Amino acid sequence: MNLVLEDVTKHYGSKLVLDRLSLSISEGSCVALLGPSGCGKTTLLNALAGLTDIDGGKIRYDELTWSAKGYTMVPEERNIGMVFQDFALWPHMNVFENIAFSLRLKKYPVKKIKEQVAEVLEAVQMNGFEKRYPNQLSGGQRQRVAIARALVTHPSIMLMDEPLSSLDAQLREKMRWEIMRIVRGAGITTVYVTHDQAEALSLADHVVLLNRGRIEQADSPTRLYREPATVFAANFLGCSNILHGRVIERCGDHSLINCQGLDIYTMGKLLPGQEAKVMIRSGDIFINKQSQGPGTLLEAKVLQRSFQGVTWQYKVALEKVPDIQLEVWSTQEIEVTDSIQIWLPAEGCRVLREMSDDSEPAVDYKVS
Ligand SMILES: Nc1ncnc2c1ncn2[C@@H]1O[C@H](COP(=O)(O)OP(=O)(O)OP(=O)(O)O)[C@@H](O)[C@H]1O
Repeated sequence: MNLVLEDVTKHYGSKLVLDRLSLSISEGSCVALLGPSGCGKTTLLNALAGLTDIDGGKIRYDELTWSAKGYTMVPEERNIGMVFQDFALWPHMNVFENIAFSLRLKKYPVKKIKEQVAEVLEAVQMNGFEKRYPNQLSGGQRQRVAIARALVTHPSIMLMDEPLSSLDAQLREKMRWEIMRIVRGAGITTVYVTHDQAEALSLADHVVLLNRGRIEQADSPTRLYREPATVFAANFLGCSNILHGRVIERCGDHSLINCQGLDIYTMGKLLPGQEAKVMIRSGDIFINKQSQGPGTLLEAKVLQRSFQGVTWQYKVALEKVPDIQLEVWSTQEIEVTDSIQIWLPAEGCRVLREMSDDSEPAVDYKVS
């Protein structure tokens, strides 16, 4: 059973918030909706939940239409579980009652309610907390209860809106593992909204990067990180080294590009004369040694450095082009002002494309 979006469009007044989004999410996959503030993540999640109408296109669950222009199936009929940023637990109900609430509404027999609550409390490792009230729980525990409450009706789809954003950094990381374990263990299709790239990359099988209501790129976390397709994707995923150039020649699977007077080997088969934006990922650059395969050796001077614990980040000056940043293991300590050689393997240099404002969103993404 796939969750399918076909040209989903939504306006608030005259503002276009979701712009012809097409996406197919396979059963059991965990998809992160990632993007900057205001790009439409929550609007899309709410449209999937039936909390927001759409004014164009269609959302369907397999062959069953959930939303279309003029029609919105109510959330209760969609068999979804939702987890919000603020947990939204009922303060006057204890853990058991919070979780049991939706089952009571559905008039489940008492025995069945007890069984299902026990099952989800086990899944989130909160057995023994049944009688506690939300104000007697830590943030992480409250979030587990919220997840248990969403799981208890055995939903087909779990929708999560920034569920970790109100937790501190340490707990967020711990809960990331927890959520992964729980949703993967339950095998539920999950759509997870976040603006935190680390969270999206670590949790999801597929990341859908949104930009101004459009899908900029939908890919596996590794591909999105290693091979961002556009300038926006590269920037959003933290790559600060982007050079402009023109293709000189194609050499098999690689191309030689002149970037402001500097010749750089990149991945990709490009046409000579073509303009190109080249992304060089900071973690792919070598200092004073070369990797196998094609690449570019350059003289550089260290301008600044920043210790990150596991790594050192260096800002280096090159001839002709703007300064670039690189990141190496913290064992490679180099003084500021040292002259070094840097090696840019073609593997780490990728050509990006711009997404133009008026282009058709041509790609119908399938994530499975
Ligand atoms: N009820 C509303 N009425 C009018 N405009 C809205 C409404 N809800 C959202 N918007 C606008 O729609 C756009 C998308 O909002 P949305 O909340 O979906 O973004 P987001 O990506 O989830 O952002 P954030 O990460 O900040 O939560 C924003 O420009 C927002 O101001």
